[in-house]
Amino acid sequence: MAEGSHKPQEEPWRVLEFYSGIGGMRYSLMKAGVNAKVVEAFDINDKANDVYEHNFGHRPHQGNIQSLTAADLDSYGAHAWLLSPPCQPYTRQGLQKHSGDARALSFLKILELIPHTSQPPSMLFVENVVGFETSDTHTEMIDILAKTNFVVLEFILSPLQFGIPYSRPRYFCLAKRKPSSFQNQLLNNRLLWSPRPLFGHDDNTVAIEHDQSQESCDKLLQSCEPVEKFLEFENHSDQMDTESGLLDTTIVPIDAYGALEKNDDANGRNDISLNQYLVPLSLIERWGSAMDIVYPDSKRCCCFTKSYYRYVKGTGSLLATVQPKKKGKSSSLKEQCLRFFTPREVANLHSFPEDFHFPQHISLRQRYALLGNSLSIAVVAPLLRYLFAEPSAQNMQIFPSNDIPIANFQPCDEINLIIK
Ligand SMILES: C[S@@+](CC[C@H](N)C(=O)[O-])C[C@H]1O[C@@H](n2cnc3c(N)ncnc32)[C@H](O)[C@@H]1O
Repeated sequence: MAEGSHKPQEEPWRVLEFYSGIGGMRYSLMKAGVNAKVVEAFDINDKANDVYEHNFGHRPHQGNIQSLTAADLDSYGAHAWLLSPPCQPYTRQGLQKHSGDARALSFLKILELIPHTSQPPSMLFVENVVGFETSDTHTEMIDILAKTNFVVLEFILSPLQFGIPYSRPRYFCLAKRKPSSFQNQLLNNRLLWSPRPLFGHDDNTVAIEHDQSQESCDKLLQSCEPVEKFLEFENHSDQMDTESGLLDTTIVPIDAYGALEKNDDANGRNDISLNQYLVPLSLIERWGSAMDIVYPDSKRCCCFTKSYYRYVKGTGSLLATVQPKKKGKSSSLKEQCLRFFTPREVANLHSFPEDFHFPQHISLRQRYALLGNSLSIAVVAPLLRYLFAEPSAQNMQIFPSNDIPIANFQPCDEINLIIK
């Protein structure tokens, strides 16, 4: 296998973004402050590509990643490949056919091209669901990476460990091709449940097992911001029409996260109705017992999946807009006036920047589906920063970012727990 392309120090890293979706990886790279340039993105979904183009001014290469050749990949002269392949082959809801699932094929195919490229990447980053790490696709991936001279470092992390009140545990693989290496080589080939090394805690004491005790869980949640910091609208409990259970009103957007996009205002007015986000009473009657309900002062909400808004069971939390005296299901759910989180609020919990927008023609359901497929920038950015850092720190330039200060965030020290 060829040596791959070297880059002069001052040049940006050239990056390929596979399965680019709405650009979560690219935003994470920007947030990480790495001197990098996405030279091409690839996705088969035209709606995802519309959103990507709307925000980055570049339309990803639209087509099946499986049809790319080693020569195609060589033509980009890329140093790093970022990949977030489809997760259905490995989810509990899926049939768990792993590499037997057609959706896993393109991922293995692209990895199998590495030894056939004349300029193989020096770094690789893979994101997937928890469960991937025990799949046969994972076994094949590790096998290919070992044969092509990569050292790997794996993590399972959730935004909760970064102060975000959002439970979305995900699997991550960082890989560097020798002679490149990670800052702490003692962590090579380990799977970690703690973000400690990302914040300079290279003390080799990071736990491999995850701590599921109630005490750790409580400590972790206490370190998170309340859900209300991520909301687009203030609660107006006095405005509920108790007869219908609907908020028959217009709601004022919260300044911090800006107004809804214009197309959400169906009447072209500046006032925006929240009614489209209210959970119908019929659904509450039928599925109330299975719903995950949170309050503005909650320190946690459940993972939003691509089926959020289409189904209420197991697809993400619902927000109580009227806080009862006694929280929870012992109080009438109908009177708590439940609503869905808006797409902007889901984007906030995914730590997307304020200037991320959907083009007008993307429907509400499509927005939720695209966001549900995306990733947590609060988690991926520090992982990418760690991946691109050389032990000598010579090849990395840090640019200050002006929103959530990842570098300053102190993770909960002993806490390496993942809440489902
Ligand atoms: C888990 S999502 C990744 C989302 C992305 N990281 C983001 O931030 O939105 C997987 C993406 O891969 C795309 N995809 C799945 N199979 C593909 C294939 N064979 N070729 C190209 N794109 C594919 C899907 O359209 C979807 O956008």
